[in-house]
Amino acid sequence: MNETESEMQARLLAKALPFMQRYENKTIVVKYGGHAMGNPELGKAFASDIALLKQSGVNPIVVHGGGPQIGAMLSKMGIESKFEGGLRVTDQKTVEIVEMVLAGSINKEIVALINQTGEWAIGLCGKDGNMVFAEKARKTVKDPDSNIERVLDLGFVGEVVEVDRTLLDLLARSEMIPVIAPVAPGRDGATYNINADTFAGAIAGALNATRLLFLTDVPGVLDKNGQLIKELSVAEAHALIADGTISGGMIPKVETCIDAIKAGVQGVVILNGKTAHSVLLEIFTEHGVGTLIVP
Ligand SMILES: Nc1ncnc2c1ncn2[C@@H]1O[C@H](COP(=O)(O)OP(=O)(O)O)[C@@H](O)[C@H]1O
Ligand SMILES: CC(=O)N[C@@H](CCC(=O)OP(=O)(O)O)C(=O)O
Repeated sequence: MNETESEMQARLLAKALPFMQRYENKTIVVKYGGHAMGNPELGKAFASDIALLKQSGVNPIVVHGGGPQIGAMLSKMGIESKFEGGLRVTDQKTVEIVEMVLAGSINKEIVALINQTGEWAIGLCGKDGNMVFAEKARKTVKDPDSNIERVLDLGFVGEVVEVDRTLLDLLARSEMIPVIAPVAPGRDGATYNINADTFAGAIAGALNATRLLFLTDVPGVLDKNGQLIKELSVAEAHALIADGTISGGMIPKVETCIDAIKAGVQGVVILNGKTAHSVLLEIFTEHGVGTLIVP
């Protein structure tokens, strides 16, 4: 007979008790990427995992992305998506749509999913409670032929420069689960679009989170043979980037993990958001399911 969702949760719970004690009152930041969304069953499983963390005395904070969903809305409006160095080139019209999609529909969709579990989620972005301030990102790229560095003008793409924990500390002591969109104001009054991975890293760093989880579309960091690497030190991660084992979108993700560790996060995990209940399986089992990056 197939196990129901509640039977599975009860079974997990029995095994999970020692881990619940380990993470009691600890902050776990979960980055929920746009590629991990879209499947209603997985969305429900994700929301119930976050709810269960809260019920277990953990302080979960969700930071979400929504790159594909922004792309779909832009294309509906006849605007082409353009990326440089993995970041969306964001003009005034685009940042308005980014804010509408991220802090609007996606944020409220995740809030509603968590609320349906019986828990209380509150949807925010960096603007709320003066939580996050950003400034214009200063990115450079090297021309592979000439090796000359070029400064990229990405428009309203931001980098986090300040996190005020007041609101998040208040929410940690409440029933509320914060769900945060990676949009933040600048001191210049502009609105900035921030890559969700780096935004999550900045929040986790400012809170000295015990864990930062990145839900992606692969089981974790894979070695040259495609096998999952269970644990990776910062030095080993640098070596895998240098020898090309880690490539593409995994490079900025692992670099964000390294920055978060340097900022005081105790452990960062890259895991598969396309596996149901991966958050619970990571947090409430002995060996976890993804790649743990440690100092
Ligand atoms: N060593 C590696 N281990 C795992 N994934 C890797 C590795 N090197 C490159 N990748 C690629 O990185 C991708 C994840 O990065 P990305 O697509 O940016 O994730 P997301 O959209 O979830 O933020 C994987 O789908 C995979 O194609
Ligand atoms: C500057 C920049 O590129 N911002 C991202 C923000 C969303 C994001 O990062 O979403 P995922 O986690 O789903 O990729 C964007 O506009 O797509």
